[in-house]
Amino acid sequence: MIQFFHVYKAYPGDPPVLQDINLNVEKGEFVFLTGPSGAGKTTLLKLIFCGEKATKGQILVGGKNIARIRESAVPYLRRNIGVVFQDFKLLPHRSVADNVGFTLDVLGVPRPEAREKVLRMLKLVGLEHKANSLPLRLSGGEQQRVVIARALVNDPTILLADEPTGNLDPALTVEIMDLLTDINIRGTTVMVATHDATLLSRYQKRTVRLERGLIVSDEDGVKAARRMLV
Ligand SMILES: Nc1ncnc2c1ncn2[C@@H]1O[C@H](COP(=O)(O)OP(=O)(O)OP(=O)(O)O)[C@@H](O)[C@H]1O
Repeated sequence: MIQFFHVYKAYPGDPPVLQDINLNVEKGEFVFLTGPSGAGKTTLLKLIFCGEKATKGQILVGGKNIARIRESAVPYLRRNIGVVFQDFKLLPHRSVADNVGFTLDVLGVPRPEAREKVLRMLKLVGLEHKANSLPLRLSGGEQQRVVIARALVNDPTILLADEPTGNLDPALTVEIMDLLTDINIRGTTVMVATHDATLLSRYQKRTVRLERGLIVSDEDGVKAARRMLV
C-alpha cells in the first residue's frame, strides 16, 4: 500500500531530514511512527500525501510512484488519503456537519449524497447529535473526532495522523486511539506519528522508530511493547 525505496528528504543548505528510508506498509496495517522531536516523523507522513516532495528515492502509494507525480495529479492521490494534522484546523464559523462535508462540497458530490455521508461519519465517531454545533462548543476530544470524521468522509484507503492525541488528556487519548483502532479494523490502513510511550505500550502495534532522519528499528507490536517495558 505504501512503499519507500531509498528515500531522502533535504531542505536546501541543511543536512538531510530523512535518509535512506526503506519502508513497506501493507494494506490494512496499523503502524506507529515514533522517535524524538525533530526525528522526521511529520516529514515522512507529508511525503505520503505529497505535502512535501522527496529529494531522492521512490515512493509508491497504491502502486503509483508519487515522487514523480505531476502537480495536477496530487488532488486525485489525496482523495485516497485522509489526513489528521495539527495545522489542518476546523473552520470555526461553520457547523460540525459543514466542516466534515467540506471536501465533498469541493468535489461536487450531490447534496443529498454528501449529507448522508457526513451523517454516517458523524455516527462513526459518535457525534451525530452535534452535527449543527460550532466546533468551539465542543470539547477537545470531540473536536478531534470531528477532524477524524472529516479525514474519513471520502472513504480513504489510508489515514495519516500526526500526534492525534497531542493536546488531549489520558481519557480522551484512549477515546481517540480506540476510534483509530476501530477504523483500522474496518479496513483502513492507519499510520500514527507519536512520541507518547504510553500509547505505544498500550496499543501494541507495529512501531517504526526514527532518529535523526534514519529508521533505527521496525518492530511488531508485541516486541515494541516489550522493549518499552525494559
Ligand atoms: N520546511 C522546512 N524547512 C526546513 N527544515 C524543515 C522544514 N520542515 C521540517 N524541517 C526540519 O526537519 C526536521 C524534522 O522535522 P519533523 O517535523 O519531520 O520532525 P518530527 O519528528 O515530526 O518532530 P516533532 O515530534 O517535534 O513534531 C527538523 O529538524 C525540522 O526543523
